[in-house]
Amino acid sequence: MISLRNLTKRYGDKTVVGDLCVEIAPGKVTGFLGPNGAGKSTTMRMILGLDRPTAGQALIDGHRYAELRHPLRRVGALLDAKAVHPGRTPRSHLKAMARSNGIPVRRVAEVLEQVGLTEVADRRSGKFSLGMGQRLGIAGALLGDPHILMFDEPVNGLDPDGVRWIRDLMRSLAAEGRTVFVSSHLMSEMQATADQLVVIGRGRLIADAPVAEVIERSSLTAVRVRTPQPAELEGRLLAAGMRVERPGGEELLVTGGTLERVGAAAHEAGVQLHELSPRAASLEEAYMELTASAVEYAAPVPGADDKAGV
Ligand SMILES: Nc1ncnc2c1ncn2[C@@H]1O[C@H](COP(=O)(O)OP(=O)(O)OP(=O)(O)O)[C@@H](O)[C@H]1O
Repeated sequence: MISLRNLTKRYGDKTVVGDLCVEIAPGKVTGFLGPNGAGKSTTMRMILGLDRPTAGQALIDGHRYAELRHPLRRVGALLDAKAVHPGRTPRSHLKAMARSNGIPVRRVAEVLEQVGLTEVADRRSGKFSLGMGQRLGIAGALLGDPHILMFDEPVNGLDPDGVRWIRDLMRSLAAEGRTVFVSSHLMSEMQATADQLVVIGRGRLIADAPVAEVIERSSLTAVRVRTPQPAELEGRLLAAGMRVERPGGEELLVTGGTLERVGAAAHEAGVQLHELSPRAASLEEAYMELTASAVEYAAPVPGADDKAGV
């Protein structure tokens, strides 16, 4: 369990992380999302004792990182895959880590196997591809067999095979009852991997909810209906307080109502239906909506200027 209690970090008069209160529970993959500069890495660094909170606390099973006797056995992290000296081999790097943390050296061969680096275990890591570097970083995180794992952008630069491998790894770590906390900008990946989401913007908590709930709450989650009598049905739905869009033809997109309510309204109006189906927002759509006002480094929308004068 990771507990953030009023966690705050200020640089000068800029609040980079502000009063975060979150519990990151075991047995789940918790996705950590937020626009560039939202404070995700700073939060992770504070959990790992690499940055000092200005106020509040980040606790690992109730203790500050600095208080842990063998930290790598409690929490494993991949923050920066480039953190390995290029002259070192995966085996020598992991052995040194194991020795300085009281971890049995036999774990080195086990984690090398687990991440698929056994064959290159004795090559210098300086020539490694980005994906191999990520795998080595993950081997380091797994070395102490910790109950808590944190990954900052683990799929960055990986090919589809690597992305899938990381997804399966995170799911299996959570299934073993571990706490898995992972930041990412890839929404489709998070939708496929995470159970729970913590979303921050400008250092503040925006959402802490199951993935399904974040999607459900999106105004873009709708009911799709097709009927040969769209005008009649639209009138009935509007009267019942739902919102209706008419993309054209027989189709209606209804928000603010459930499948059951839309079906009942059609039945009461004596309207024939050709389709009644849920249209779930994607996590990307729900996320964009949630963070719309918290984007710090927004680029102008291409073409937006041209329209301004029209
Ligand atoms: N040492 C520092 N001194 C001053 N400002 C800092 C320092 N470290 C981070 N910041 C600022 O804190 C803010 C949050 O940065 P952080 O790297 O935590 O965001 P992030 O959510 O991880 O972003 P990204 O998704 O781009 O990696 C940024 O505005 C950054 O410029």
